[in-house]
Formats: sequence, C-alpha cells, structure tokens
Amino acid sequence: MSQSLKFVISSRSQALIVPRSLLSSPSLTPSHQKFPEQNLTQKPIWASCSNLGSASQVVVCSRGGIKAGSLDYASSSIEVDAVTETELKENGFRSTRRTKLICTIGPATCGFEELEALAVGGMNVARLNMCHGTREWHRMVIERVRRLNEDKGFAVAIMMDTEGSEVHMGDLGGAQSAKAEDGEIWTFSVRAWDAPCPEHTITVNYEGFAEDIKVRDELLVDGGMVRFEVIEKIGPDVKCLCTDPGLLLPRANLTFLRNGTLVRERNNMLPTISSKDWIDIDFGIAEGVDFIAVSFVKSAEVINHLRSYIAAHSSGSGIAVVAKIESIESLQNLEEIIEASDGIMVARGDLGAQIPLEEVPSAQQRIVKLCRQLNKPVIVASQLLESMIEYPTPTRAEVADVSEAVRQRSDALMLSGESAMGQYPDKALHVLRSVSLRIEKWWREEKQHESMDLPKISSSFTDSISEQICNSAAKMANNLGADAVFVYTNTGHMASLVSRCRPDCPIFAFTDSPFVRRRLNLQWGLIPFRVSFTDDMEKNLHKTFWLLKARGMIKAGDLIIAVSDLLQSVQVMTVP
Ligand SMILES: Nc1ncnc2c1ncn2[C@@H]1O[C@H](COP(=O)(O)OP(=O)(O)OP(=O)(O)O)[C@@H](O)[C@H]1O
Ligand SMILES: CC(=O)C(=O)O
Ligand SMILES: [K+]
Ligand SMILES: [Mg+2]
Repeated sequence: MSQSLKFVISSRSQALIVPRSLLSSPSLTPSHQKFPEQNLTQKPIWASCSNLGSASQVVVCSRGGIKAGSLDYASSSIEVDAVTETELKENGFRSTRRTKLICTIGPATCGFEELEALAVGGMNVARLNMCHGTREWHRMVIERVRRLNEDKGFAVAIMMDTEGSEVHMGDLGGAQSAKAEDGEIWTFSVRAWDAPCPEHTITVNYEGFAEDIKVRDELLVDGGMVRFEVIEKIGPDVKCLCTDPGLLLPRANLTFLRNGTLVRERNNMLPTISSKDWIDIDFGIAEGVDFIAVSFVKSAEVINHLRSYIAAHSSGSGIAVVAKIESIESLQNLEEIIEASDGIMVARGDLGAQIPLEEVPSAQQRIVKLCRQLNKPVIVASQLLESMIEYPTPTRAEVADVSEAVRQRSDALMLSGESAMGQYPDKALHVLRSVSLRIEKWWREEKQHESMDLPKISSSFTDSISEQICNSAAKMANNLGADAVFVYTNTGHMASLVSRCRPDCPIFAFTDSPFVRRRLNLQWGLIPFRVSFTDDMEKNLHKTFWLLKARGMIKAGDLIIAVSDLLQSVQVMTVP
C-alpha cells in the first residue's frame, strides 16, 4: 500500500491517480500513459483514487492548468477504518452501523487470524480482562491488534479491564471449566495447593474467606450461575453442597448471601483498585491502551484519583477511564460516577449478583438514559449472547435483549465469554452487527425521532454555544434529510455532543489526533477520521470533500451539515 503514486490533474480539474508501478507497466497503452483529456471520465477516475490515502509520495504533473487547491489536498491524507470505508462504499451512508461493538479477547480469539476476523466483522474495541492471562499474554494481544491496525488499516482501540479486589475462585489448575452437579460436595479453600487441587476443590483468592462465611450461607458463583450451600467449615476449607448445578469458569466471581441478603461488609473494606490493579494500570499506561475500565467502582473518588494518576504518568494523550457499574454502591452514586468518568459500562454479570436479577433491566435503562443526558458513552455488557459460547445461533430471547440495548441507543455492546472462549466468536459478532443494523434501520423507518429531552450540560457560555450548535445541527440534519453531519474536532468533545443527539444520518468526525480518533470508536454513530485541518472552514470542507470523493466515500450532490470546534459554526453544503 505504500507505493508512490503519480497524480495528474486535467484542465477540467478531474484527477487521475495511479500507482507509479502501473505507469511503467507494459500493460498500459501509450494513450493511457499520456492521459488524453477525452479519456478522463469522472467515474473510473474517482474509482482509481482509492490508494491516495496511503500514498507515500505524490507527484503532480499536468498538461493543462493545475488547480492550486487540489494540489494542496493531494499531499494530505485521510485515515479511516478500512472496514467502515468498505461499508460506506458498498452500502452508502444510511446503512452504516451506529452501535459500536466490543469483543473480549481470550484464548479463542488471540491469534492473528482470529483477531483479523473480528476486526473485519466490525469489532471497534478489543477488551482485555486483567482477571485472566499473564501480562505477557496481554502484551502479545496488544501488539497483534496494533500490527493489524497498521498493516490492514483497521482502527481497533484497546480497553483494559481491571480485576478489582472482589473475591473470586482460582484458575481451576488450567482447566477451561468444571461442571458442578446437583448434590455434589465441593471444597472452597484458601490453601495454596502446590500440585493440582484435589478433585472437587476450588481455591479462593481472599484469605479471610473461611472466617467471613458462615454455615448455611449461600455461595453464588458468577452471580448465581452456580449455587452452593455452606455445610461445614474445617480450618481453611469450606465444604459446600451444590444446590444449583452449572459450569464453573476460571476465576469466577464469588458472593455470598446470608438469610437471602448479600453480605457486603467485607467488600466495602477492600480497595476498588487493588495493588495488583495498580501494576496492571502501569502496564496499561506503558502500553498506551485507549481505555481503562475500572471494576466495582463505588464512588467518583476512585475515578478522580485514577484520572490524576494517569495525567501524571502518561505522556500527553491520556487514557479514557470507564467506570463499571456492577455494585449496589455504584448504583447509589451513579450520577457522580458518570460525571467523573469518560464512559460507563453496565456490567450486568456482577450487577446481577448484587441486585435481584429482575431489577437489572430497569437499572440498565436508567444508566443508559443518564449517560446520554450527561453525554458519556455507555456500554451494555455481559450475557448478550451467552448461549453462543456453545451454540452457533442465539436464542430468540438473546436477540430481543440485544435489540433492546440498541433501541435504548446505548453507544456500544460488548461480547464477553462469547468471544473470549466461546466456540463461535465470529458468529456472535455477526449477530450483534446484524441486529444493530436492523434495529437502527427500523428506528429510522418508523421515524422514531428522539423524544428524549436533553438537559443543558455545559458549564461555561462557550461550551453552551457548542452544545446548542450540535443540537441544532442534528435537528437540521433530520429535518433536511442530510446525508451526513461533518464535525471538525480537536478534542472530540463536539463530536460527542453531536453523537448525543443520535441524528438519523451518520456523523463523520474529523480529528488530527490518533488518540481522539480511537477514543471516538466507542461513541454512537461516529465515524472517526484522522486528517489535519485549519481554522479555515471553507478550506477544511473542500479538502475533506476532495479527499473523501477521491476515496469514493461521498459523491457530488450529497447534503452535508458541517460543524466545527474552532469556529463554532454550522454550514449546510452540497458536495460539489
Ligand atoms: N485472557 C483470558 N484468558 C483466558 N480466559 C479468558 C480470558 N479472558 C476471558 N476469558 C474467559 O472468558 C470468560 C468471560 O470473559 P469475561 O472477561 O467477561 O469474564 P468475567 O470474569 O465474567 O468478567 P469480569 O471479571 O470483568 O466480571 C471468563 O470467565 C474466562 O473463562
Ligand atoms: C463485564 C463485567 O465485569 C460484568 O458483567 O460483571
Ligand atoms: K474484570
Ligand atoms: Mg464484573
């Protein structure tokens, strides 16, 4: 892709761009090599421009006059995710996916080919769960994702998810899973076993476990996927009777109920970010991950603390901090946590262990709505397609659950075990993708424009100008049936304000920062581009029109609403 290109502009300002290797190719007839003007027709010319973005060198020559403007643009480039580009070209603006997709990477998907398949399938963010795997393993995955991004033009961002200091089981001595059957007696022990554990024995990471738990307490694995009743305590060993059978997964979370109520005192004593988490966070900063998701957040304080730590320890770009809502405390302090964070995850797995399952859907709706109002991206996570860990098709109920999350207009959906260790990661991702596309289309067909009142969120007058501009631009885009909103943004803030309005058309977000570009990957409807721009909006627009037309991503006649950070302007333009 890094071949040099020859670039010819005719007097009618049509452009022909061909790889230099082709120019010397004997297969080209002499008349092509001379580029007679009558051979220049709009269509094949634009089609042949698709290499421009990665041109390492552009040589310009002409028989007629050269348009000075075009000459400027010829030496610029624009970067966009290769998968989105294909989608835009094949299906047009309207049908690009608005809901973003996150895949947890694990043994099933850490290979080059598997990662590439996920990227091609629409993965916007790869999640690494620090509960599992060594740092070397995570480093390897990060390197692979980066290499794929570079070599194949993807723009997959990386999210690191901390372990947190909750109580969990050991790693099952390397086994993928263990089956607990009804009526079996299992031992949960804080002993460190040298050799493989004896049969039906599970190690527990928290030293005080045997002391804290009481006979007749109910022990829940993964929030109730498997249940035990404590029948006897013998020193460090706790004997439990399996009352609800199921699959035990490595490092699964443990909670316990006493007289039907969650025992929480101990968790309140533990720090949200454990000493192991801090080492992982240093690792994440050193590796330059894009997002750090913090498990079991209880208040805004820990988020603020982490943000200042990141600011002090990372050079320049910063890392976005995502707070995971998966405890009672996080629901109690929801608003302050959302305000302090760069994004939120509805971590339904553990949340469902902490509050009654039947309360999870309303909690999800409340969190998604509040995030939208406060303009923070929100991820709906866990068990979206759980049955696809084992089966190639989802249940109807799972499809309905995914649809609901899309209908609520959450920014992103996340796969966990389905992509980390399931048998059908690509198929699961495909289901998320096709259900998202279908529900989004249905929403537009039904003309179910937002009725949600978006409260004013800006604290300064300048910010509220930006907010009003974005609200108006989104409204105009809907009313005029615009093909896209273009937003020129340095920090990404203006792009997120447009995204917040969930307009009918896609939002092209132009930024100069590679970090902001990856970060915008998490936000609803945004198609992030990297391109340099100035405070001359007229020039910016023409440059982007030119570059995007050259790549076949827009065409003459498309109606664009353009807004910018720099000038706080709105423009309505038809692509020339
Ligand atoms: N890096 C990994 N190495 C091995 N197995 C993994 C890895 N990441 C995930 N898994 C497997 O996939 C399952 C689901 O992944 P996920 O990250 O959602 O787990 P989780 O432990 O339930 O999440 P969390 O701890 O954040 O609540 C895990 O239980 C584990 O079996
Ligand atoms: C994702 C996660 O941490 C959970 O659902 O518990
Ligand atoms: K985690
Ligand atoms: Mg969790």
